[in-house]
Amino acid sequence: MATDTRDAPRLPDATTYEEARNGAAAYLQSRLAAAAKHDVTDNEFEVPVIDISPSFSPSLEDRQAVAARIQKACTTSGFFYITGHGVPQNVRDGILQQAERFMHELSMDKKEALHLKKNKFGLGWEPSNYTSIAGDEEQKEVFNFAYEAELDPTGGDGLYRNLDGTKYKGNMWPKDEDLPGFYDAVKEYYGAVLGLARHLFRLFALSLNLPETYFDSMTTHPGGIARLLYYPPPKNPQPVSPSSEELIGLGAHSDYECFTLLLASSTPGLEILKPSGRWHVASYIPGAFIINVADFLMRWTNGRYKSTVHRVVNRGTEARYSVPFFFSVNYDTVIETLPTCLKEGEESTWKPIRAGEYILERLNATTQYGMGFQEQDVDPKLGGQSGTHLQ
Ligand SMILES: O=C(O)CCC(=O)C(=O)O
Ligand SMILES: [Fe+2]
Repeated sequence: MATDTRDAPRLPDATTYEEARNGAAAYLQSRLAAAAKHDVTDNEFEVPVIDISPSFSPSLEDRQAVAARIQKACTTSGFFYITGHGVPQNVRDGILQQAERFMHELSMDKKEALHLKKNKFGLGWEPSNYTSIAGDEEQKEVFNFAYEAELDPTGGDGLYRNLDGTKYKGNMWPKDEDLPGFYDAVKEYYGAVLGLARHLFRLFALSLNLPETYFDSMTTHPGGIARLLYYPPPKNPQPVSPSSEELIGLGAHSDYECFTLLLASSTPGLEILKPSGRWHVASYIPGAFIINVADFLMRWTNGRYKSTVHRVVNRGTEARYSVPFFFSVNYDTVIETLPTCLKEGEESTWKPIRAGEYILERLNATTQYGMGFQEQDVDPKLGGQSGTHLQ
Protein backbone atom coordinates (compact mmCIF):
# COMPACT_ATOMS: atom_id res chain seq x y z
CA MET A 1 0.00 0.00 0.00
CA ALA A 2 1.52 3.33 -1.05
CA THR A 3 1.41 6.08 1.54
CA ASP A 4 3.26 8.91 -0.20
CA THR A 5 0.25 10.85 -1.57
CA ARG A 6 -1.60 10.91 1.70
CA ASP A 7 -3.75 13.93 2.48
CA ALA A 8 -4.07 15.10 6.04
CA PRO A 9 -6.80 12.85 7.49
CA ARG A 10 -9.94 14.59 8.66
CA LEU A 11 -10.92 13.99 12.23
CA PRO A 12 -14.17 12.09 12.71
CA ASP A 13 -17.05 14.38 13.38
CA ALA A 14 -18.25 13.75 16.94
CA THR A 15 -21.91 13.21 16.00
CA THR A 16 -21.04 10.79 13.23
CA TYR A 17 -18.80 8.82 15.60
CA GLU A 18 -21.48 8.68 18.27
CA GLU A 19 -24.17 7.57 15.81
CA ALA A 20 -21.94 4.90 14.26
CA ARG A 21 -21.04 3.39 17.62
CA ASN A 22 -23.99 3.97 19.90
CA GLY A 23 -26.76 4.81 17.45
CA ALA A 24 -26.16 1.62 15.48
CA ALA A 25 -25.98 -0.54 18.61
CA ALA A 26 -29.19 1.05 19.93
CA TYR A 27 -30.91 0.42 16.59
CA LEU A 28 -29.87 -3.24 16.60
CA GLN A 29 -31.03 -3.72 20.19
CA SER A 30 -34.36 -2.01 19.52
CA ARG A 31 -34.96 -4.22 16.48
CA LEU A 32 -34.15 -7.38 18.39
CA ALA A 33 -36.29 -6.26 21.35
CA ALA A 34 -39.25 -5.21 19.17
CA ALA A 35 -39.03 -8.57 17.48
CA ALA A 36 -39.40 -10.36 20.80
CA LYS A 37 -42.88 -8.84 21.35
CA HIS A 38 -45.61 -11.35 20.74
CA ASP A 39 -48.28 -9.05 19.33
CA VAL A 40 -46.26 -8.38 16.17
CA THR A 41 -47.28 -10.20 13.00
CA ASP A 42 -45.32 -10.94 9.87
CA ASN A 43 -48.31 -10.35 7.55
CA GLU A 44 -46.60 -7.58 5.63
CA PHE A 45 -43.27 -9.37 5.36
CA GLU A 46 -42.30 -10.59 1.92
CA VAL A 47 -39.12 -10.68 -0.11
CA PRO A 48 -40.45 -10.24 -3.63
CA VAL A 49 -38.72 -11.18 -6.86
CA ILE A 50 -38.69 -8.11 -9.10
CA ASP A 51 -37.89 -8.41 -12.78
CA ILE A 52 -36.16 -5.08 -13.43
CA SER A 53 -35.80 -5.51 -17.20
CA PRO A 54 -38.57 -2.91 -17.87
CA SER A 55 -36.48 -0.38 -15.93
CA PHE A 56 -34.03 -0.24 -18.85
CA SER A 57 -36.88 0.99 -21.09
CA PRO A 58 -36.86 4.55 -22.52
CA SER A 59 -40.40 4.89 -21.18
CA LEU A 60 -40.58 6.70 -17.82
CA GLU A 61 -43.81 4.87 -17.06
CA ASP A 62 -42.06 1.50 -17.35
CA ARG A 63 -39.30 2.66 -15.05
CA GLN A 64 -41.80 4.02 -12.55
CA ALA A 65 -43.66 0.72 -12.49
CA VAL A 66 -40.46 -1.07 -11.39
CA ALA A 67 -39.77 1.72 -8.87
CA ALA A 68 -43.22 1.23 -7.34
CA ARG A 69 -42.46 -2.44 -6.69
CA ILE A 70 -39.13 -1.48 -5.15
CA GLN A 71 -40.87 1.04 -2.90
CA LYS A 72 -43.24 -1.62 -1.57
CA ALA A 73 -40.36 -4.00 -0.79
CA CYS A 74 -38.34 -1.25 0.91
CA THR A 75 -41.21 -0.25 3.20
CA THR A 76 -41.98 -3.82 4.28
CA SER A 77 -39.08 -6.27 4.52
CA GLY A 78 -36.34 -4.01 3.12
CA PHE A 79 -35.19 -6.96 0.98
CA PHE A 80 -35.97 -8.04 -2.60
CA TYR A 81 -34.52 -10.18 -5.35
CA ILE A 82 -33.85 -8.76 -8.80
CA THR A 83 -33.83 -10.64 -12.08
CA GLY A 84 -33.49 -9.16 -15.58
CA HIS A 85 -30.54 -7.09 -14.32
CA GLY A 86 -28.22 -7.68 -17.27
CA VAL A 87 -25.12 -8.89 -15.38
CA PRO A 88 -24.03 -11.89 -17.50
CA GLN A 89 -23.85 -15.37 -16.03
CA ASN A 90 -20.17 -15.81 -16.87
CA VAL A 91 -19.34 -12.66 -14.89
CA ARG A 92 -21.40 -13.87 -11.90
CA ASP A 93 -19.95 -17.37 -12.03
CA GLY A 94 -16.51 -15.86 -12.51
CA ILE A 95 -16.49 -13.93 -9.23
CA LEU A 96 -17.81 -16.91 -7.23
CA GLN A 97 -15.01 -19.02 -8.74
CA GLN A 98 -12.49 -16.37 -7.69
CA ALA A 99 -13.89 -16.45 -4.15
CA GLU A 100 -13.31 -20.20 -4.07
CA ARG A 101 -9.84 -19.89 -5.58
CA PHE A 102 -8.83 -17.16 -3.15
CA MET A 103 -9.86 -19.24 -0.14
CA HIS A 104 -8.40 -22.58 -1.27
CA GLU A 105 -5.55 -21.87 -3.72
CA LEU A 106 -3.75 -19.01 -2.04
CA SER A 107 -1.19 -20.25 0.49
CA MET A 108 -1.43 -19.15 4.12
CA ASP A 109 1.68 -16.98 3.91
CA LYS A 110 0.29 -15.15 0.85
CA LYS A 111 -2.97 -14.60 2.74
CA GLU A 112 -1.05 -13.39 5.80
CA ALA A 113 0.69 -10.84 3.60
CA LEU A 114 -2.76 -9.38 2.86
CA HIS A 115 -4.00 -9.50 6.48
CA LEU A 116 -6.38 -6.65 7.21
CA LYS A 117 -4.61 -5.85 10.46
CA LYS A 118 -2.22 -3.98 8.15
CA ASN A 119 -5.07 -1.89 6.75
CA LYS A 120 -6.88 1.11 8.23
CA PHE A 121 -10.05 0.56 6.21
CA GLY A 122 -10.75 -3.13 6.83
CA LEU A 123 -9.44 -4.16 3.40
CA GLY A 124 -7.60 -7.38 2.67
CA TRP A 125 -7.85 -10.89 4.08
CA GLU A 126 -9.41 -11.77 7.40
CA PRO A 127 -9.27 -15.22 8.93
CA SER A 128 -12.31 -16.75 10.55
CA ASN A 129 -13.33 -14.86 13.66
CA TYR A 130 -10.87 -11.95 13.27
CA THR A 131 -13.75 -9.48 13.16
CA SER A 132 -17.15 -9.87 14.77
CA ILE A 133 -20.20 -7.72 14.17
CA ALA A 134 -22.16 -8.66 17.28
CA GLY A 135 -19.69 -10.56 19.44
CA ASP A 136 -20.31 -14.03 17.98
CA GLU A 137 -17.45 -16.33 17.01
CA GLU A 138 -18.03 -15.93 13.29
CA GLN A 139 -17.35 -18.95 11.06
CA LYS A 140 -16.29 -17.08 7.95
CA GLU A 141 -13.20 -16.23 5.96
CA VAL A 142 -13.17 -13.02 3.96
CA PHE A 143 -11.35 -10.93 1.36
CA ASN A 144 -12.41 -7.27 1.36
CA PHE A 145 -11.76 -4.67 -1.32
CA ALA A 146 -13.02 -1.19 -2.09
CA TYR A 147 -13.64 1.22 -4.94
CA GLU A 148 -10.68 2.31 -7.02
CA ALA A 149 -11.01 4.32 -10.22
CA GLU A 150 -9.49 1.44 -12.25
CA LEU A 151 -12.49 -0.72 -11.32
CA ASP A 152 -15.01 1.94 -12.39
CA PRO A 153 -16.13 1.63 -16.04
CA THR A 154 -16.57 5.46 -16.07
CA GLY A 155 -12.94 5.84 -14.97
CA GLY A 156 -14.17 7.89 -12.00
CA ASP A 157 -13.75 11.65 -11.65
CA GLY A 158 -10.33 11.53 -9.97
CA LEU A 159 -11.75 12.65 -6.64
CA TYR A 160 -12.07 9.33 -4.80
CA ARG A 161 -11.00 9.47 -1.18
CA ASN A 162 -10.73 6.75 1.44
CA LEU A 163 -13.17 6.48 4.34
CA ASP A 164 -11.11 8.97 6.36
CA GLY A 165 -10.61 11.45 3.52
CA THR A 166 -7.06 10.36 2.61
CA LYS A 167 -6.28 9.49 -0.99
CA TYR A 168 -3.63 6.76 -1.05
CA LYS A 169 -4.62 3.38 -2.48
CA GLY A 170 -6.11 1.26 0.27
CA ASN A 171 -6.74 -1.99 -1.61
CA MET A 172 -4.38 -4.92 -1.03
CA TRP A 173 -4.50 -7.39 -3.94
CA PRO A 174 -2.88 -10.80 -4.30
CA LYS A 175 -0.04 -10.75 -6.83
CA ASP A 176 -1.12 -11.89 -10.30
CA GLU A 177 1.52 -14.65 -10.29
CA ASP A 178 0.00 -16.01 -7.06
CA LEU A 179 -3.57 -16.07 -8.37
CA PRO A 180 -3.50 -15.51 -12.15
CA GLY A 181 -6.56 -13.75 -13.56
CA PHE A 182 -7.96 -12.86 -10.13
CA TYR A 183 -7.82 -9.07 -10.49
CA ASP A 184 -9.25 -9.12 -14.02
CA ALA A 185 -12.26 -11.21 -12.94
CA VAL A 186 -12.82 -8.97 -9.92
CA LYS A 187 -12.63 -5.91 -12.16
CA GLU A 188 -15.15 -7.31 -14.60
CA TYR A 189 -17.59 -8.16 -11.83
CA TYR A 190 -17.07 -4.93 -9.90
CA GLY A 191 -17.60 -2.80 -13.00
CA ALA A 192 -20.83 -4.64 -13.78
CA VAL A 193 -22.32 -4.32 -10.28
CA LEU A 194 -21.20 -0.72 -9.94
CA GLY A 195 -23.06 0.14 -13.16
CA LEU A 196 -26.08 -1.80 -11.94
CA ALA A 197 -25.97 -0.03 -8.57
CA ARG A 198 -25.98 3.40 -10.23
CA HIS A 199 -28.97 2.27 -12.29
CA LEU A 200 -30.77 0.98 -9.19
CA PHE A 201 -30.11 4.24 -7.38
CA ARG A 202 -32.13 6.03 -10.06
CA LEU A 203 -34.96 3.59 -9.43
CA PHE A 204 -34.68 4.27 -5.69
CA ALA A 205 -34.91 8.02 -6.48
CA LEU A 206 -38.05 7.44 -8.54
CA SER A 207 -39.46 5.25 -5.79
CA LEU A 208 -39.13 8.22 -3.42
CA ASN A 209 -40.80 10.63 -5.88
CA LEU A 210 -37.49 12.41 -6.35
CA PRO A 211 -36.03 13.43 -9.72
CA GLU A 212 -34.54 10.29 -11.28
CA THR A 213 -31.01 11.75 -11.25
CA TYR A 214 -31.26 13.00 -7.65
CA PHE A 215 -28.41 10.84 -6.32
CA ASP A 216 -26.19 10.94 -9.46
CA SER A 217 -23.90 13.73 -8.29
CA MET A 218 -23.29 11.81 -5.04
CA THR A 219 -21.95 8.74 -6.85
CA THR A 220 -19.26 10.14 -9.16
CA HIS A 221 -16.52 8.49 -7.01
CA PRO A 222 -18.65 6.44 -4.65
CA GLY A 223 -17.66 4.20 -1.84
CA GLY A 224 -18.27 0.59 -2.76
CA ILE A 225 -16.75 -2.00 -0.46
CA ALA A 226 -17.13 -5.59 -1.62
CA ARG A 227 -16.32 -8.87 0.09
CA LEU A 228 -15.60 -12.41 -0.99
CA LEU A 229 -17.02 -14.55 1.80
CA TYR A 230 -16.57 -18.24 2.52
CA TYR A 231 -18.74 -20.01 5.09
CA PRO A 232 -17.60 -23.62 5.61
CA PRO A 233 -20.32 -26.19 6.25
CA PRO A 234 -20.89 -27.06 9.91
CA LYS A 235 -19.80 -30.48 11.14
CA ASN A 236 -23.37 -31.18 12.28
CA PRO A 237 -26.44 -29.83 10.47
CA GLN A 238 -28.03 -26.96 12.42
CA PRO A 239 -31.81 -26.48 12.59
CA VAL A 240 -33.11 -22.87 12.48
CA SER A 241 -33.40 -21.88 16.13
CA PRO A 242 -33.11 -18.81 18.36
CA SER A 243 -30.48 -20.65 20.42
CA SER A 244 -27.13 -18.99 21.01
CA GLU A 245 -25.47 -22.40 20.61
CA GLU A 246 -25.55 -22.34 16.84
CA LEU A 247 -22.47 -21.64 14.76
CA ILE A 248 -22.94 -18.15 13.40
CA GLY A 249 -21.37 -17.34 10.03
CA LEU A 250 -21.92 -13.61 10.35
CA GLY A 251 -23.67 -12.03 13.34
CA ALA A 252 -26.93 -10.07 13.33
CA HIS A 253 -26.44 -6.61 11.82
CA SER A 254 -27.78 -4.00 9.46
CA ASP A 255 -25.64 -2.88 6.53
CA TYR A 256 -24.08 0.56 6.77
CA GLU A 257 -24.37 2.14 3.33
CA CYS A 258 -27.15 2.97 0.80
CA PHE A 259 -28.05 -0.53 -0.31
CA THR A 260 -26.35 -3.89 -0.83
CA LEU A 261 -26.25 -6.13 -3.91
CA LEU A 262 -25.63 -9.70 -2.84
CA LEU A 263 -24.60 -12.57 -5.08
CA ALA A 264 -24.36 -15.98 -3.44
CA SER A 265 -23.69 -19.59 -4.32
CA SER A 266 -26.53 -22.10 -4.13
CA THR A 267 -26.09 -23.01 -0.44
CA PRO A 268 -28.59 -20.86 1.51
CA GLY A 269 -27.43 -19.08 4.66
CA LEU A 270 -28.79 -15.55 4.67
CA GLU A 271 -31.43 -15.11 7.39
CA ILE A 272 -33.59 -11.99 7.62
CA LEU A 273 -35.17 -10.85 10.90
CA LYS A 274 -38.95 -10.74 10.61
CA PRO A 275 -40.97 -8.33 12.79
CA SER A 276 -42.04 -11.29 14.99
CA GLY A 277 -38.43 -12.13 15.81
CA ARG A 278 -38.35 -15.25 13.68
CA TRP A 279 -35.67 -15.62 11.05
CA HIS A 280 -36.66 -15.89 7.41
CA VAL A 281 -34.21 -18.08 5.48
CA ALA A 282 -33.66 -16.45 2.08
CA SER A 283 -33.93 -19.10 -0.60
CA TYR A 284 -31.54 -19.36 -3.50
CA ILE A 285 -32.91 -18.03 -6.78
CA PRO A 286 -30.56 -18.88 -9.64
CA GLY A 287 -29.32 -15.81 -11.48
CA ALA A 288 -30.87 -13.30 -9.05
CA PHE A 289 -29.22 -10.71 -6.84
CA ILE A 290 -30.61 -10.03 -3.38
CA ILE A 291 -30.89 -6.31 -2.73
CA ASN A 292 -31.33 -4.84 0.73
CA VAL A 293 -31.82 -1.36 2.07
CA ALA A 294 -28.97 -0.24 4.32
CA ASP A 295 -28.62 2.49 6.96
CA PHE A 296 -28.17 5.54 4.71
CA LEU A 297 -31.45 4.93 2.89
CA MET A 298 -33.14 4.30 6.24
CA ARG A 299 -31.81 7.60 7.56
CA TRP A 300 -32.62 9.59 4.38
CA THR A 301 -36.21 8.30 4.53
CA ASN A 302 -36.61 8.70 8.31
CA GLY A 303 -37.18 4.96 8.63
CA ARG A 304 -39.77 4.55 5.86
CA TYR A 305 -37.27 2.29 4.10
CA LYS A 306 -36.22 -0.55 6.40
CA SER A 307 -32.56 -1.34 7.00
CA THR A 308 -33.42 -4.81 8.17
CA VAL A 309 -31.31 -6.88 10.55
CA HIS A 310 -29.90 -10.04 8.99
CA ARG A 311 -27.25 -12.66 9.68
CA VAL A 312 -25.69 -15.69 8.02
CA VAL A 313 -25.76 -19.28 9.28
CA ASN A 314 -24.64 -22.10 7.03
CA ARG A 315 -26.96 -24.97 7.89
CA GLY A 316 -26.10 -27.04 4.83
CA THR A 317 -23.60 -29.71 3.99
CA GLU A 318 -21.81 -27.63 1.33
CA ALA A 319 -19.69 -24.50 1.59
CA ARG A 320 -21.39 -21.16 0.97
CA TYR A 321 -19.68 -18.40 -1.00
CA SER A 322 -21.12 -14.93 -1.26
CA VAL A 323 -20.15 -11.55 -2.66
CA PRO A 324 -21.91 -8.56 -1.12
CA PHE A 325 -21.32 -5.18 -2.74
CA PHE A 326 -22.13 -2.32 -0.37
CA PHE A 327 -23.02 0.65 -2.53
CA SER A 328 -22.30 3.95 -0.87
CA VAL A 329 -22.03 7.59 -1.93
CA ASN A 330 -19.00 9.86 -2.29
CA TYR A 331 -17.63 9.57 1.23
CA ASP A 332 -17.82 13.26 2.09
CA THR A 333 -21.60 13.27 1.55
CA VAL A 334 -23.69 14.26 4.57
CA ILE A 335 -26.67 11.94 5.04
CA GLU A 336 -29.69 13.64 6.56
CA THR A 337 -33.42 13.13 6.35
CA LEU A 338 -34.89 14.11 2.98
CA PRO A 339 -37.40 16.93 3.45
CA THR A 340 -39.83 14.93 1.30
CA CYS A 341 -39.72 12.14 3.90
CA LEU A 342 -40.94 14.31 6.77
CA LYS A 343 -44.63 14.96 7.28
CA GLU A 344 -45.59 18.31 8.75
CA GLY A 345 -44.46 18.36 12.36
CA GLU A 346 -42.49 15.09 12.03
CA GLU A 347 -39.02 15.14 13.55
CA SER A 348 -35.97 13.34 12.15
CA THR A 349 -35.23 10.18 14.11
CA TRP A 350 -31.56 10.30 13.14
CA LYS A 351 -28.96 13.03 13.19
CA PRO A 352 -26.99 14.04 10.07
CA ILE A 353 -23.83 11.97 9.61
CA ARG A 354 -20.88 12.02 7.24
CA ALA A 355 -20.85 8.91 5.06
CA GLY A 356 -17.19 7.77 5.14
CA GLU A 357 -16.63 8.46 8.79
CA TYR A 358 -19.80 6.61 9.77
CA ILE A 359 -18.73 3.49 7.85
CA LEU A 360 -15.21 3.64 9.27
CA GLU A 361 -16.50 3.78 12.83
CA ARG A 362 -18.86 0.86 12.20
CA LEU A 363 -15.88 -1.11 10.85
CA ASN A 364 -13.69 -0.07 13.77
CA ALA A 365 -16.32 -1.41 16.16
CA THR A 366 -15.89 -4.93 14.77
CA THR A 367 -12.47 -5.44 16.39
CA GLN A 368 -11.25 -4.56 19.84
CA TYR A 369 -8.68 -2.02 18.75
CA GLY A 370 -10.17 -0.83 15.48
CA MET A 371 -8.98 -1.17 11.91
CA GLY A 372 -5.26 -1.17 11.19
CA PHE A 373 -4.39 -2.32 14.68
CA GLN A 374 -1.11 -4.22 14.94
CA GLU A 375 0.45 -5.76 18.00
CA GLN A 376 3.52 -3.50 17.86
CA ASP A 377 1.22 -0.46 18.23
CA VAL A 378 0.38 -1.48 21.77
CA ASP A 379 2.52 -0.95 24.81
CA PRO A 380 3.24 -4.56 25.92
CA LYS A 381 2.76 -3.49 29.53
CA LEU A 382 -0.87 -2.75 28.67
CA GLY A 383 -1.30 -6.20 27.09
CA GLY A 384 -4.01 -6.91 24.55
CA GLN A 385 -4.25 -8.98 21.42
CA SER A 386 -5.79 -8.45 18.04
CA GLY A 387 -8.84 -10.32 16.90
CA THR A 388 -10.90 -9.99 20.05
CA HIS A 389 -14.15 -8.15 20.03
CA LEU A 390 -15.69 -5.07 21.38
CA GLN A 391 -19.15 -6.22 22.36
O1 LIG B 1 -22.99 -13.66 3.00
C1 LIG B 1 -24.14 -13.26 2.94
O2 LIG B 1 -25.03 -13.93 2.45
C2 LIG B 1 -24.52 -11.92 3.49
C3 LIG B 1 -23.34 -11.13 3.97
C4 LIG B 1 -23.73 -9.88 4.69
O3 LIG B 1 -24.83 -9.71 5.16
C5 LIG B 1 -22.72 -8.83 4.88
O4 LIG B 1 -21.51 -9.07 4.58
O5 LIG B 1 -23.09 -7.72 5.31
FE1 LIG C 1 -25.10 -7.62 5.66
